[in-house]
Amino acid sequence: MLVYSIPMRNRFRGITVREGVLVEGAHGWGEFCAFLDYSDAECPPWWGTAVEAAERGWPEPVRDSVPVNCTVPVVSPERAHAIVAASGCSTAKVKVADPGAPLSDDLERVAAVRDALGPRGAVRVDANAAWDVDTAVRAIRELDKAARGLEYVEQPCPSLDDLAAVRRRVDVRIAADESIRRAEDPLKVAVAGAADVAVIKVAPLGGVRRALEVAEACGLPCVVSSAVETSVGMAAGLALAGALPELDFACGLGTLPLLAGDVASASLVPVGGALPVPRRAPVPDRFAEFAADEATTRKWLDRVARVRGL
Ligand SMILES: O=C(O)CCC(=O)c1ccccc1C(=O)O
Ligand SMILES: [Mg+2]
Repeated sequence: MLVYSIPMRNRFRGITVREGVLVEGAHGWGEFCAFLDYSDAECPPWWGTAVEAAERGWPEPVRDSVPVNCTVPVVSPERAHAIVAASGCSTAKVKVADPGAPLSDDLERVAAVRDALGPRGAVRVDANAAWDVDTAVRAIRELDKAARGLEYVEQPCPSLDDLAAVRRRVDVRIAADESIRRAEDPLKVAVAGAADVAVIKVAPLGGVRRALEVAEACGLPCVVSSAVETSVGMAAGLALAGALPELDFACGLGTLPLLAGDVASASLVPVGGALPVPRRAPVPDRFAEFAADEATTRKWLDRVARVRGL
């Protein structure tokens, strides 16, 4: 097992360094990188995703390329413009509703993203469950104007009831993310009345096969999104996106540029707004550049040992 530590180019989801474990099995490499705010009890699906990749591999894909969005963290309008322009993507997902930041910051960031994309691009925003219903309705109307049209709003509010209430009051599509990935039983979430789009992440759902079941059960168009893995873990997300029967939207798998480096020289950085569907994860031939220090390595090996014992 290899423990890596890679700085993030911008703070994202409150973190500045991405850490995780690479495991090699009979089939190839897998990645375990549950965020540190996930308890041990929440980690078995993340570990299962690594084991599936390493020991078993993934179902046959039905396409060989996947369109992806670039991801814009909470940064200045100038940085946002530069990130989008450099990405080569025609869809951008913009993080909004950062705690303590005014809506005007989000409006400026989103307007800069629209400028960088041009009129034909698609702008989506992700509020990570930050708003109540009334705040969401007001914010979405203003963001929709600033973006000159939003493709969808991801998880404006925490609960499914609140998503449904917002959905009735705005004419922007609603996407569910946390409502699915942090659900007690993701196979049973009645998300169809509350959202128009389902965001599906392989790692917290326990692997490509399990995520395919969740995608089918929710009965909505799906967007496969990353957990900001290295290219080893990203390959599993691409395998899922490659195997979904229907793919109507760009996927949130263009996050490698958020990291300051990658463990594989065959890095899954989007080119021309798309990524290939790999049959197995790339070999982490550049791991040595990002090897974690002793204390971090111990912390992750202990975590893996506890999670495997569950
Ligand atoms: O969807 C994307 O563009 C990138 C992935 C992303 O935003 C994300 C990454 C890690 C944890 C949570 C989220 C999220 O969608 O909320
Ligand atoms: Mg999200």
